[in-house]
Amino acid sequence: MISEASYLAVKTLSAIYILTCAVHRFLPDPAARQLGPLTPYLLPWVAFALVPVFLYTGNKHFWLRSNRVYKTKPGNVYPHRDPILGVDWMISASKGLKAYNLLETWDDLFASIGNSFWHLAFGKWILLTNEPENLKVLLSTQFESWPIGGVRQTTTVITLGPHAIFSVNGKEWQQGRALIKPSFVRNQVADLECQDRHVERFIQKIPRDGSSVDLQKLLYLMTMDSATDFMFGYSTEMLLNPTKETSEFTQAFDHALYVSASRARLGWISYLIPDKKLDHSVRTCQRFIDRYVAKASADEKLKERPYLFLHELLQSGASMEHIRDQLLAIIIGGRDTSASTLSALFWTLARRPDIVKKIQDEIASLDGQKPTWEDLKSFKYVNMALKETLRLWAPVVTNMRCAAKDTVLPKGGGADGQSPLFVPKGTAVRWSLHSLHRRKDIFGEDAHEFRPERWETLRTSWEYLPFSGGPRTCIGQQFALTQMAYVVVRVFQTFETVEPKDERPMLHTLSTTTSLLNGCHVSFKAS
Ligand code: HEM
Repeated sequence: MISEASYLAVKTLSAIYILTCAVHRFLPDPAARQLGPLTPYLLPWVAFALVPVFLYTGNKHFWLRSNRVYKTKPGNVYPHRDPILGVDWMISASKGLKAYNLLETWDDLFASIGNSFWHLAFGKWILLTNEPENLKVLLSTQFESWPIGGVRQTTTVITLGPHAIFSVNGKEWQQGRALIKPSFVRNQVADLECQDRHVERFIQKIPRDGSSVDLQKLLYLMTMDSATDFMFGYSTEMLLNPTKETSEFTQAFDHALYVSASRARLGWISYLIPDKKLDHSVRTCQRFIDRYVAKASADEKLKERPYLFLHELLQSGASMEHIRDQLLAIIIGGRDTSASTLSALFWTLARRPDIVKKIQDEIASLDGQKPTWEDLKSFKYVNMALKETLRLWAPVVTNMRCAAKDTVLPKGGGADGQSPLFVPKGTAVRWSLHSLHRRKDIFGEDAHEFRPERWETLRTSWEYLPFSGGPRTCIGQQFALTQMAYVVVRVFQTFETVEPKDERPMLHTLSTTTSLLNGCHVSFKAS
């Protein structure tokens, strides 16, 4: 094993040689260039050949020194065929995205390499980790050292804008969160009037004659309507009144989110490739939001509500650009996540009448009455089914943070990955809930199965993170859980059975959040 001192010596000597050669070659005064007997040995081609030696030994020395100073061990590395740029990783990621099995590919890599490993993305090292202890450090105990950055930030800035809560850190993030938070106080979330309005419209759209419907499409419209109603006091009414303008916005928003998330997964270099369609989609979304704000702010009813996020934003004197960014963030937070979870749940229920029966038995106590907030909280099985859906198909399935300084993660070092791991400043760390939530050592041998009953006894903390954790934990969690439970209860009060109308397997599109590639084609029979 070559020692730290040897790497330091070779690095220093090659640096001295390269610098001396440069000085000798580029000094304007020929007399000053003469370095006595050394001059004949200063050969430019040797200096060029020493550049990679300097870079290699410098890197080796940096890692050996850091591991000594921070008392860490080197982590496992993806077996690259291209160990300089990691183009092989990018090709395999591209193939995974195209075949809709990227997350499964990562599951296999975690199983074969270890729960944390390094890989290259166009010359930059990225750490993939699956360790609850690391996520606790990233999201909570060392929150300040792990801001949103790198390609994760670039993605949100392109699609949602530079001021969106998902794009910012520090003071700007604190102010943004403080402005949103009062919307989610208990009495506002527990007020089911808003939910009821949109859920009933959604149920009305489901055919009663047993014909097939793509529930996912309806769910995205419903969650958009209810999130905008709840947060801004002015519903987009996409379910009731789908217009050309709203469908243009939906398509543009989905396209922008998908393209920028794919680019983030492929690496920083993909952002250098211009994409006119992406730019056009972003502009379409901006125009839609600007028109929406103009209409909403002219609505007198807005002023009657006790706390309205949009009202507060307008009152605060924020610029139009700032308001637009916050609104787009709330739309992605409130629309895509809940719609994605409910689509995966109904897809599954259509194939699991046993679970539907248990839900129906539980909600029978309502005797057809609409549930209250307290009823929803008391339905243990409905909530376990939602929890299980969020375990297997968490909509924010991958995420990342960037090290703000040289730092250490508790796990990932050494061949067994159990020792602390050094992470240099600027490094991106990414995780996949698809893999973490399927770890057999945490969730049992049946971790791949949909079994809500596991939550009767299972207690988790940093092993289960559909809503993330720490200071940036999802602010809409209670709103989402209430809404989703309300949908499930009202659907099964209205319909007796749900059946699949699509033979294809469940595949997910990986955008900023996940959605079902082929939709959720099912049919219902009324009670
Ligand atoms: C099933 C439903 C939901 C899931 C799984 C979910 C998941 C998440 C996750 C994982 C984060 C952390 C993102 C990060 O730090 O990078 C987050 C943040 C956030 N979510 Fe949700 N979310 C859901 C519903 C909602 C709803 C309904 C709203 C609002 C109407 C909402 C608003 C937000 C906001 C504003 C943040 C940013 C918090 C911050 O950065 O301080 N979410 N959500």
